[in-house]
Amino acid sequence: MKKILVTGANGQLGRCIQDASKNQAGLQFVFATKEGLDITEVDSIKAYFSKQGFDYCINTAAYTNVDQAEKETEAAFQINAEGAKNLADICAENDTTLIHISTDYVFDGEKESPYVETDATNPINVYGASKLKGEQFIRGICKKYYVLRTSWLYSQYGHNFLKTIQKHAIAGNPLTITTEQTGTPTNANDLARIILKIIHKDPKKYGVYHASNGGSTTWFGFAKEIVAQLGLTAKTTLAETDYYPTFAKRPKNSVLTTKKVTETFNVFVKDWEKSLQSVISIQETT
Ligand SMILES: NC(=O)C1=CN([C@@H]2O[C@H](COP(=O)(O)OP(=O)(O)OC[C@H]3O[C@@H](n4cnc5c(N)ncnc54)[C@H](OP(=O)(O)O)[C@@H]3O)[C@@H](O)[C@H]2O)C=CC1
Ligand SMILES: Cc1cn([C@H]2C[C@H](O)[C@@H](COP(=O)(O)OP(=O)(O)O[C@H]3O[C@@H](C)C(=O)[C@@H](O)[C@H]3O)O2)c(=O)[nH]c1=O
Repeated sequence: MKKILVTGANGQLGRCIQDASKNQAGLQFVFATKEGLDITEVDSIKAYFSKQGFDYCINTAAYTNVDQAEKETEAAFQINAEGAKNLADICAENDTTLIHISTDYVFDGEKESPYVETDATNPINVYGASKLKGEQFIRGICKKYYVLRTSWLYSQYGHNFLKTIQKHAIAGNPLTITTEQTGTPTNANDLARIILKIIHKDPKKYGVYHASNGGSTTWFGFAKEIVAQLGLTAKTTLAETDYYPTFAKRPKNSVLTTKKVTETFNVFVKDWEKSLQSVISIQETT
């Protein structure tokens, strides 16, 4: 039986992992919310590890408000960098494999083709810089780690771009969406399944992996597809813009190549449009 600790369990990805964890023979999960386990508090993490050992720790806990991070730099680094370091220290001490989630925003977006794992990082906003620092701590401290960089996560849970667009479209509000960035929307349920597959198979090929859905689009393209798949095209107007002002800069291109993750763990990544359909069909009703 493999024992797994999941941090940030009430977040979007945490909740998708909870769903995916049902009926997983050979895996035993402990789900820790921020209230029970604060990754910035070493004692809080130690309290979990002192009660039982874990084979894996999946860290989904993070500071994820990209614009707010520009003003709350310290909080973003405290959680995304120091929090990751705290977990890395304890995982290394306990021989626990750390599976940590990182982001496409570690790149500056200037590359004109999809990013591979070995491309140079150069974050252009505070959130990206804080996530990169977290990655660096883990790589420096742990021998047994998987850093999974993903992009543009959405799901039936939490706050995300799908929910924002859906809310406005249902209300009949006109939408203006940027074409300035290109990336890959990723269904957090798919990422949860990839993580569990990694644990089941674990070939011990530790390192950094890119794990997103397939294909690419702009935020405008994503919004258009959301509205179309929800059948709300007649309810709202959708205009594209090449400038949508935000506090934080975002990378122009942050498409990730998934060849390494698919080949190493024998996982299949669906194209983003197909995956969007599956989330829309299981939308939260509350
Ligand atoms: N969302 C996205 O588009 C993308 C996310 N990622 C990465 O994927 C991972 C999961 O993201 P997602 O699920 O969407 O994020 P969420 O913001 O939905 O979830 C993060 C969770 O972490 C919790 N948390 C915050 N601070 C702490 C802390 N100090 N200790 C423990 N828990 C804490 C949050 O609680 P509370 O809400 O109460 O603060 C929340 O429940 C993160 O690492 C993120 O950086 C990567 C690419 C895209
Ligand atoms: C709401 C809205 C946003 N936008 C733009 C702003 C921005 O450029 C882009 C995306 O906006 P959001 O703020 O929803 O997304 P953002 O917070 O940038 O999403 C990012 O989150 C972090 C956590 C990640 O790790 C990234 O992979 C990525 O998913 O869309 C519009 O053009 N029109 C709109 O009505």
